[in-house]
Order: sequence, then C-alpha cells, then structure tokens
Amino acid sequence: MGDEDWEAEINPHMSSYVPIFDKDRYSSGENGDNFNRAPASSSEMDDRPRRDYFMKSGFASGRNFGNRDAGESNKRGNTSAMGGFGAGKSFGNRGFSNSKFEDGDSSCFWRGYRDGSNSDTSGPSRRGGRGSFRGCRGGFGLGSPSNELDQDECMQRTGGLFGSRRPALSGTGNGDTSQSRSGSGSGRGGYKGLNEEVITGSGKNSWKSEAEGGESGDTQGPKVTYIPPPPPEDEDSIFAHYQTGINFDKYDTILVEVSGHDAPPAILTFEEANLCQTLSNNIAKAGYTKLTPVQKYSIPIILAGRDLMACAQTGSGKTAAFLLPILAHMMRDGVTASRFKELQEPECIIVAPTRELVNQIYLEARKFSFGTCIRAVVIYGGTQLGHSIRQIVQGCNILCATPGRLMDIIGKEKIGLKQIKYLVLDEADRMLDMGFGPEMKKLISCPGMPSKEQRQTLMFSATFPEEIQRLAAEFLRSNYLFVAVGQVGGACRDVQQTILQVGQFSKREKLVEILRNIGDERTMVFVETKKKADFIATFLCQEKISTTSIHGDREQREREQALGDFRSGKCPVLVATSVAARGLDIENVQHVINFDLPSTIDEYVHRIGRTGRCGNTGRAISFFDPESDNHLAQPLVKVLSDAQQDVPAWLEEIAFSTYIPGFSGSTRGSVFASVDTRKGKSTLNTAGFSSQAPNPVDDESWD
Ligand SMILES: Nc1ncnc2c1ncn2[C@@H]1O[C@H](COP(=O)(O)OP(=O)(O)OP(=O)(O)O)[C@@H](O)[C@H]1O
Repeated sequence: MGDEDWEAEINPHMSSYVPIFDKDRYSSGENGDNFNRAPASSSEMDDRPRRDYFMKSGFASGRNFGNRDAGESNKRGNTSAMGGFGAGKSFGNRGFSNSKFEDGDSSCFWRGYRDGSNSDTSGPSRRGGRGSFRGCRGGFGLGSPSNELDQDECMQRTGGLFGSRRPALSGTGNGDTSQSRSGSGSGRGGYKGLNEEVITGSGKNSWKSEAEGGESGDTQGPKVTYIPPPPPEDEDSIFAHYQTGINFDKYDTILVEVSGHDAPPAILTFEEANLCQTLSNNIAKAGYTKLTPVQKYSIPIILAGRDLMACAQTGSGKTAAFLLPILAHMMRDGVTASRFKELQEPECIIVAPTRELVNQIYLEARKFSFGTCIRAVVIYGGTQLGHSIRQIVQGCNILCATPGRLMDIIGKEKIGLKQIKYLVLDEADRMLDMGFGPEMKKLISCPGMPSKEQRQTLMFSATFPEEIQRLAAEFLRSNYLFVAVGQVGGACRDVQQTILQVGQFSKREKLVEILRNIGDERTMVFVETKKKADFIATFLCQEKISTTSIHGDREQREREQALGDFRSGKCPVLVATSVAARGLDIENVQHVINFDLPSTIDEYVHRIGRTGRCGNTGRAISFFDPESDNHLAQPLVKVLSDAQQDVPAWLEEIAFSTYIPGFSGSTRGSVFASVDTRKGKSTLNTAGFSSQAPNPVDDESWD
C-alpha cells in the first residue's frame, strides 16, 4: 500500500487527536518516558539503562496510553469482530500447531467473523502513538568533540573524502561527542536502498558516502555518536545456537544443480573438508554435525579457489557455506591479525545490505574464528565512525560491512585493499540491484582492489533474478560456478504459507485477531512503510500486545534494542519494514505476517524466510488486498505451488485474470528454475516478476 493510502486512512482520525504524546514529553523526561533523549556523552549513553520506546515509554508501563486505554482495549479483546474472510480454507485446514489453531478447531480464529464491524481502535490514541514516534526525532544534546577521531570525522565531513591521508589515530576513548544536533534521525539526505542502508554518492558523486552526505554525518544532520555495546565474549555466548528442526534431514532430498566447468565434487561430511582442528572444534561447538546442501557444494568449490554464485533457500546455512572455506584458507595461509596498524589490509571483505545482517555475519565469523589469530571486524552505519575506525585499527582480517560505511572507511584510507583475496556479497541480488549496485561497482574499482582475476568473489542469496545474474558476471571470473539448491527464488518448504484476502480497512482487526490467537509465539509483522511500522506498533501496544519495531527511521540504538527485545522474547511481536526481510536469523520466529505484501515476490520469499529456518517449521500469513496486490497474484501462485502449498481458488482466479503473457504459471513439481543464466532463458524463474529495482520514490528506499 502506498503511503498516501495510509495517510488517507488515518488522517480523519488524526484530525481529532488531542496530543498526549507531544514531543516535549519524550525529549527529556526523567521518568523513563524519554524517547530518544540524547545523551550528552557516550558514557551516559552506554550506562543508561536501555529503554524500549514502546514498553517503557508509556505504552506498557501504563503511563499515558496504557492507563487511558486499559479498559477499552480489554473490551476490544473480547469482542473483536472482523470482516468476512470466507477464503481461508487452506489456513483453517492446515491448522496451527499451537492448539488454538488446530485442525478443525477453527473456533477461536475463524468463527464468527462478520462483515463490516469497525472496531474503535482508531482515533485519538492512534494519533497519539504516531505523535510519539515523531517526537522521538528531536531532543539531541549538545557536546563538543572530545578526541581527535571525532574532530577528524567532523572535519572530513565537510571536506573531500578521498583526499590526503588522515593523521594517525590517537583517539582512545569512546567519547560521545559532537556538535549540536538538530532534528531528524539518521539517514537524512542519503541514498537508501530498498533495505534502507544509507548510501550516498551513488551515481555522480562517486565517493561520497555516509560521512559526507549520509547517515553518519550529513553536515546539516546530526552526527551519529552511537557506539554499539560489545557482544558478550564468553564462550557460551559466542557458541550459543538453536537446534536444527525436524525437517533438517529433509534437506538431503533437495535437488542441487551445479553449472559451469570442472566443478569439484560435493563433500558429504565436515571431515571431508579437511579443516584444521581449531575450525573443526568450532564447528562442533556451534552444534553443526551435518552439512546442509549449500554447504556440501559450496565449501569444496570455494576451497578449490573458484568464484561462486550460490542460490539456496532461506535459513539453509549459506553464511557458514562461505565463512568456513574462507577461514580454512586463511588458516592454511597463516593469516594473523596485525594489531594497531594504522592502515589495516584485510584479506576478506563481506558486504551485506543491512546493519543487523552484517552484524550477524560478523558474529558468525567471530564464532568460527574463535581461538585463531584471525580477527573479524564489523562496521556499519548509524554508529560512530570513530568507533568503526577503532575496531579496524586493532586488527582486521575479515571486514564485515554495510556498503555506505565501507566506502567511508575506504575513503578515509583506514583500510587498504591490496591484500583482498575474498570478496563476499551476501544477499547478492540485493547488493547488485539499483540500490547498491553502483556502490558495489565503485568498490571493485577502488584503488588497490585486486582485479576479479586476482581475487575470489562469492555471491550468495535465496533469490537471484536473471538480470541480476547477468550484472553479477562483471564481478566474477568467467569460469565461475553456479550452485542452485532447489528452486531458484523458491520459498522454503518448511514455511506453511497462507494467503488471506483482506481489504485495507480490515487489516488491523485481522492482525489483532491473529496475534491474540498466536499468544506469545514470536511473530514478525511486515509492513510496507516506516510510518506504518510506527503506526501499527503503536496500535498493537494499545491493544496490549507487547510489540516493538524496526525500520530505517529508527536510530541504530533503537533498532538494536528492538531486535534484542524481540530475540529475548520480551516483545514477542516485531513490526518491521523490509529492512528486516533478509538474512536475519532469529531463534523461534514461528510466524511471519505480511500485513502488507511487498512489491516484489523475491521480497516475499525473503520475508517469510525469517521463519522455518534450519529445518524448523514456521507459518506465514499474508494479507492480500485485491486493491493493491493483484500484480503479485501470479508469482504468488507459482511460489505457493512450487513450495507445495495450498493455493486459494480466489487467488488463482485473480492470477488468471491478471495473466501476464510469458509467465509459465504454476509449476508444482518442477525442480529448477532458471539456474544459471549462461544456460539461456528459463521458463520457470519468477524473476520476471521479482527483479524490479527498488522504486526510488518508495518511502522505504529514500529519505
Ligand atoms: N550445518 C549446520 N548444522 C546446524 N545448523 C546450521 C548449519 N548450517 C547453518 N546452521 C544454522 O542455521 C541457521 C540459518 O543459517 P544462515 O543464517 O546461514 O541461513 P541463510 O541460508 O544465510 O538464510 P537467509 O537466506 O535467510 O540469509 C543459523 O542459525 C545457522 O547457525
């Protein structure tokens, strides 16, 4: 749904709003209701108890909203009445494993839906919620640069980036510093890709990135001072993992196709990979006993020094598929981190589209390199640039980075690229599309970056539209190998998919109904815009459903807090934009709800892939609004049937009536999609529907 639609929907209610949540209340309060109160120093920021903006800012604690709405929302909870949803047969038939959703027991969910009744959940408080979020963008404190790094950062921000070498680092503290800040949150003025990492300077102003015009330091915007807390360092935390699910062994039945010349044979066990003892120990401590298909094929290919494009279903272990062989090579080559060198020269760069994902990859790299001399570092936007630099100068062999921050650091000559042997693009289709593609091209043409013949380039994703595959060839040696595990762009079969026809104005009630039945099971709710994420999260909190949210307009500290609260189960519902669609591996996410369907089918595949990971089962429910989603009907039918899911008759009808010539339709039982574009055009791929470049005027893509 476009932003306008949403505005049209809520504006009538807003006009009657009495602003309970005005900005002042949230910019400086001492009672815990201090949305985004800016710290005057990093120590304040770091020491201050973290406060979830929903749960401790009046929603959950009963302040403001909570008290006002308690009785009302309880009443609502008991009387929820929804618009008519006749089409739900597949949902009802399959049933949720949760007893509330068992087969045949449709009582609590399906029974009694009636047309039209509009709950009273809109209105004043809704506006209040929105106001509260808006309010959170102000109220930064004042400070002054406290160390050279910060001053360096300030200076650089106003000047050219690729200029002369900066003075040596002298910063030691983590001083949270900076100029006065005004107004808006991070990300103003930057170029944002679909998943929201800020990239400036794509196109003409090539080297500009975060420091010059993006989120870490727009000269007009606030300076970012957030220093993420270090991850726990004890061994138990480093190796914490969740169990593989009942369907893990079924991975063995998925067909795999490798194309390209002279592919090395797959390995069947970790032992066959001949990894060094430390690496093998780490694999065991991580709880890995058996290879997943993408690992069986990718590990020997990477060990053989070949370039690779690998496409495998969500949650099937792609991260380890590239990390393990890279680490094995590094161990073999005796790579060790050289600490406290001003110019660090990593051997490996891993880029991914979102901060949270890149952080997750870093944690995996740290886990598998535990006890070795190899040092992984993570840098991403929304955090203090000086902090990123301090991490790097302590030694850096594997640099995990978002594109914007990476280009900043390269621009500041804090890393040299001459030693790069491995370049990994995770979520590669996303990294190469219109949003990040220009930045990636700049990366490979950076001074010092070894040519594609001199480095190994590895690309991984669950989706790989054909035209993106063609673009990728520019990055890869011509003899690269292509591994397709199952259906390229296919949804994970461990996710039970349900599509419900729900009109725009019934979505909220439907959502509440579903969430009440789900209970405390972890659920991600995807919406299309940042504004709407705020709005829906606020609405759910009013409904006494513990909710937090993640999207590109939230500050990084808030994003990380939200993810932490979701992971810990403190807030079992996470409302998210597409920023959380890819890669995030969160234990026990049992449900994904597409409150709004995404604009592309690939995004749908990634979103629902947040559940049903690593052989576990999960459920995805999507609200299909015929007013806005008809273009997805045909690819949805294909994705559903390929994953052996029930396809609602009404969806097939819509797909039929919106038939697009050239689309092959349902392919239930087919095995491979396009696989490798070098083989010629395929008839099975969903790419024709999926690969629209992110819409530059999308609320989520640009700021
Ligand atoms: N061989 C294995 N044995 C047990 N667990 C594994 C194995 N390989 C990966 N895992 C675990 O499976 C989960 C999913 O892995 P990962 O995040 O790498 O999936 P992915 O394919 O990259 O997913 P996405 O497409 O969503 O990015 C992780 O928790 C990871 O630790």
